Amino acid sequence: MSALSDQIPAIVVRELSVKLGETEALKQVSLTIPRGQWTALIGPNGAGKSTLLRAIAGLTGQRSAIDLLGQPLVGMTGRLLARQVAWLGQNEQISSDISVYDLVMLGRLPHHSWLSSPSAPDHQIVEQALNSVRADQWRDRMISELSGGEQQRVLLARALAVEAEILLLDEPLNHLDPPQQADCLKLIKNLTKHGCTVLTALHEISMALYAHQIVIMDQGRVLFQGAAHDSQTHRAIENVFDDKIKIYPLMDRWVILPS
Ligand SMILES: Nc1ncnc2c1ncn2[C@@H]1O[C@H](COP(=O)(O)OP(=O)(O)OP(=O)(O)O)[C@@H](O)[C@H]1O
Repeated sequence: MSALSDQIPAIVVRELSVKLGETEALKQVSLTIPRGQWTALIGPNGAGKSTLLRAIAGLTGQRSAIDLLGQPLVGMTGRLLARQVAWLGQNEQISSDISVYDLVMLGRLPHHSWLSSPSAPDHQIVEQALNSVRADQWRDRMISELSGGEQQRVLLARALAVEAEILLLDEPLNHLDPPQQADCLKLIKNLTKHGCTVLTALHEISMALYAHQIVIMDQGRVLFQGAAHDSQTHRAIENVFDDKIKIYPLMDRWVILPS
């Protein structure tokens, strides 16, 4: 990234409203997500976190309120969008008759011309993606034969294989055991060091506090945005959860306990 492109935010959302059935899932949401950082969306169930991620991925139809990397989402071709934004959905349903390797290779689709075979670099990128989530040993297994946490790691590998500049991860720690959660956080941090912008929805507040910044949502609105290490952010988090949790400093990090 050049110094100039560095100044362009990764994501800009302007007064975005999304209605799902009778529910106003997002109400006039405005937000700027800086480039090359990890931002964690947190908030109670039903706050609108997944809907916001889906809207940014171009999946809800309300594209005119969103810019990605300085370009309006509206009018962006599907192919360009699929190269710029990689997506890991919450509780994704996967077809049972696909191998782990082939599933991760699907992440390379936006880079292929119609019906072309994967190239040597595509295979190399898939290998790297499998290695980075330690899923290479399952490469020949069918995805349906893996546990929930193992499937989650493979889906993360598919998102990594896109090599997109923006990574949208909806509850990426779902089903992962504590060491795998720690590895996932390291991976996210490492991606940002290489210029990637990562936006996650997370329920694990103690993990979310490792992000660069936090966006707090409730009832379809953004209530607060601030640095993860800032005590004001911590108070806003406690507030949105009705002060039923409390954030305490521990060494140079924080722990979250029921209050
Ligand atoms: N397909 C749908 N049809 C109607 N309403 C929906 C639909 N999907 C979500 N909603 C509603 O939209 C609101 C926002 O849902 P969303 O999934 O974005 O919340 P969330 O913050 O991701 O929640 P969670 O933490 O439980 O995953 C909720 O009130 C939800 O009930």
